[in-house]
Amino acid sequence: MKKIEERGDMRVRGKMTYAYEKVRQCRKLNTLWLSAEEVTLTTVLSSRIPVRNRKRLNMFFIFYLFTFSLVALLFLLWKVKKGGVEEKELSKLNLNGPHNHFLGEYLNILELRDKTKTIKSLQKWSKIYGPIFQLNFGPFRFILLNSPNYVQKLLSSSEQAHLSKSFVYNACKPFWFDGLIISKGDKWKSRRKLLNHIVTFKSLHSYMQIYNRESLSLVNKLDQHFSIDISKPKPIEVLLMTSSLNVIMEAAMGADISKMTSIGDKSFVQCVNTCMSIVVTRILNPWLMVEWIWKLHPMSKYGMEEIARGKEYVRQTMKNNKEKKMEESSENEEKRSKSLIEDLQQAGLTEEEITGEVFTVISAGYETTATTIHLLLFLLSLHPAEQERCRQEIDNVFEDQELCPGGNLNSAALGKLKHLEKCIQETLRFYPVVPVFQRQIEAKLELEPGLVLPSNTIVTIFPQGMHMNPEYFPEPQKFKPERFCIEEVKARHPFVYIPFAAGPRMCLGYKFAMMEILILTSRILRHFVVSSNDSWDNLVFLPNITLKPETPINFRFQKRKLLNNNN
Ligand code: HEM
Repeated sequence: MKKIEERGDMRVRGKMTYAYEKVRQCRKLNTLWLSAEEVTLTTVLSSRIPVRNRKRLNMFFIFYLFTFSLVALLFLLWKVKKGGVEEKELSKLNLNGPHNHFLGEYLNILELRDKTKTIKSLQKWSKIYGPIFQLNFGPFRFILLNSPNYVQKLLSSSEQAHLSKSFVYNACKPFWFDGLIISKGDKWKSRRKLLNHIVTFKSLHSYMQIYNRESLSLVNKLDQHFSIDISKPKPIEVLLMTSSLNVIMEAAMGADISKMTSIGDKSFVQCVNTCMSIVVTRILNPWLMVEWIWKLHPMSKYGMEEIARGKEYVRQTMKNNKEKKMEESSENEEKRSKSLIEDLQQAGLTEEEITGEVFTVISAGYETTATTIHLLLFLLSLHPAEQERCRQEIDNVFEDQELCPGGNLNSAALGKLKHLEKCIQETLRFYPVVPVFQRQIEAKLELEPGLVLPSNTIVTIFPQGMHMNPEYFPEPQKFKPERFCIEEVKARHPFVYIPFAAGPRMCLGYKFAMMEILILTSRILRHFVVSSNDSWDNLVFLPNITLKPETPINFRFQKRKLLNNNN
């Protein structure tokens, strides 16, 4: 018994040392990437609860056990008593699903809460249960749509009542307030219009400078990274995350991240990341969705401290922007495209609302693109012929003065990177980096005659379920960019491939992301031949809001000899 306890202690201590080490490494690179568990551990550390103080840990355990039992009991009572109209209507549909019995709620939770199994379980159930099935997650019943026809019915509906996000998104409220991803009704409509600024032709055109500058800086950093101990394969995710963050920070906040001073001992990046990790922990522990339990949890206080720090950063950036504007000549001001913050200020949003929207755009926009580049490079490492095909296309573009004047790719160049674009699309088929999204419908939705979802149903979409279905994508386990040639795309159902969602609430940053990924990846492949000895089959993904490999992927980057080394 004593041995088991000691082993348990060692595990916790090992994990804490790992978390500490990761924080240290990330700080060096001015970023932070922590899993929710690591945040929990660092939260415990920062609350100064020593590991050896077993009594204190035992108290935590008793607290959890007590609250869990209490919530479970309340839920059982509620379920027995409720059986409301909507619940009865749903039950009448007799939908299939795993552990579809009285204790099912708890068994689903056990599988979904283990983050190493969440994605695998969803994949398994999508295969077994087909176009529509139900999942019980604690007291909540989620309906999963897994067929393009049903998905189209939901996502293409422009009825306000079908556009609302589920209550699960409330976990993000302390950080995003009523930001675009969460908001609903007229507020969502007006905010969507306002944030559309990011994707107007003029704005996207002005971001080309930012993408090009950042891609050069990334290549230099990769060069340094791989010049030390050349033969050793190394992870690159922190470098990719930092670059992607620089891009979105400059576009959204007009801020140069390298010039931002740290508030306390944390950068803005660390602050956004910590908030996101806290959100995931809360979502995967449904009892933490109960407001009063959440307020008692140490992570809640920690989260509020982070958001205060985040607000201070936004305030600092607004002040800097104002000073910059005053120094700028009116001619320069006209040339410069306004940052999102300036637009939001002009529209009369409060400081809290601006912080919410900025946090929303930054957290929606940097990890998604960085992870896509990361996985794309991994897939191209495993498929050298596809990598070479991309490189030929890239070399042609970089060596054409009209497409790459002064060493910077222009918008016309992006239209020529057709094969690379297909590889990105195929990567997002394998790994839609936003693995799950949800709606909570406020009016009935007819999926087909006789199959009507009652109002208040929580509808979940897990794109990978359709993306890996051989009926829609033959040989789904094979990396085949040619699936995205025009003829095949036209022949497919328009709602079968949805990494960016679809319909009125489709990803706002779709074009922004594609342009960034094309430019950053093409510059990398121009300068390096990328390989990896890691195995595809051993990859385990964690659902950290965006998909994240559990352990870093290691790469080898071999520098190419270029005739024209300027670009
Ligand atoms: C590969 C990159 C990306 C992927 C796969 C992706 C995917 C998605 C998905 C699936 C949604 C729907 C989420 C939901 O319904 O809950 C979404 C929404 C959103 N995305 Fe992205 N995204 C990416 C990049 C970006 C970027 C770069 C930005 C910002 C510049 C961005 C901003 C947003 C916003 C603001 C929404 C909310 C839209 C609304 O509710 O009206 N995304 N994204």
